[in-house]
Amino acid sequence: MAVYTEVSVEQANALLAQLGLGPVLALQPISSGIENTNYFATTAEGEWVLTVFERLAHDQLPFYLQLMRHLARAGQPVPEPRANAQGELVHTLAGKPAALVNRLEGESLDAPDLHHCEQLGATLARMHLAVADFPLAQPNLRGLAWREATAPVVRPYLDADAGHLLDEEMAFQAHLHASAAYQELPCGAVHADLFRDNALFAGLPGRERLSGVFDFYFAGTDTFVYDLAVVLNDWCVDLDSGQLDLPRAEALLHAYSAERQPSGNELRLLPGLRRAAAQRFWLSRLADWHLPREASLLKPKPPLHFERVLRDAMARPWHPAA
Ligand SMILES: Nc1ncnc2c1ncn2[C@@H]1O[C@H](COP(=O)(O)OP(=O)(O)OP(=O)(O)O)[C@@H](O)[C@H]1O
Ligand SMILES: N[C@@H](CCO)C(=O)O
Repeated sequence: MAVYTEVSVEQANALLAQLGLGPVLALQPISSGIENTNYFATTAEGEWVLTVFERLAHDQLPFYLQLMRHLARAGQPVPEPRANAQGELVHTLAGKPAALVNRLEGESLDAPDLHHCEQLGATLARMHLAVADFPLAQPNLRGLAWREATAPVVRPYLDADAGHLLDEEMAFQAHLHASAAYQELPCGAVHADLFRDNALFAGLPGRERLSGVFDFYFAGTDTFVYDLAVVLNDWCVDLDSGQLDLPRAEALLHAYSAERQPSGNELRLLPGLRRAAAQRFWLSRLADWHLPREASLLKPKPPLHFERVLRDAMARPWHPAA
């Protein structure tokens, strides 16, 4: 369980009162997640998720919370942050920034099938369309600059073969990001971490509907095709081998394209962006694995998986037809 900050009922009640909500009837720490402290809170008004931010500072949060509110109000299945009487979305708990959002129903899926990938692809495209009038911008804090800074920190923990792979990929990504084709890619505020554990599905087994997507705390302004690559690398990759599962990838992209048709340039650069996305999570998992922060109980995710996703994306690039 990644509970970095213990929250008492008294502390939760004080915050809920500021948000116009009654006292907590139940407060339950959430075991999954590795970035923030999360609790489910029940009040007479409903079910909520209380997040205490462990890495992000107060002034970084308005971008994420306003993006969630923008998407929720545009009809997207995204939790809406609750404001206080002053209209602020960022609150304080135990001296740290905190937020309260409505709890979505359903469960995340360990093994999404074609039907789930289609729903996620369509929702991703609609979110990309819905940010056209979102006024805030913030760089992706796990973008190329972060990767270039992190690679030398984790490289000493790699064997010679993996170290060589990392060097080769850094050079490739620098070249890709400097290209004219990359510079022309359409951008916007994207989730940038929309893994299968950041979406919930509700309904009867085999007929589940996507009830929502959450955990926008790695969102940033980046290319839409990078966001699509992050999603393909998780929803459509075989977790045992790290290989792309073509039927799922094709189903997801087809559903995405029915809502928002990617340009020829976006499709041409998708293989390189899949490598960028694989490298981003390889690096963050390496950092969490070798340089862990203190926590009550922390389950870092294995970095090797994304090394294999990267190797597969290099060895068997998927070039979808326009
Ligand atoms: N709005 C919500 N509705 C329902 N459940 C939620 C909601 N937000 C979070 N959760 C639950 O809390 C868990 C942890 O949330 P989240 O993934 O945001 O944590 P995190 O520490 O930021 O995680 P990560 O490691 O994925 O970055 C989720 O797996 C989900 O079960
Ligand atoms: N989705 C990430 C964790 C949060 O960034 C991973 O699976 O490594």
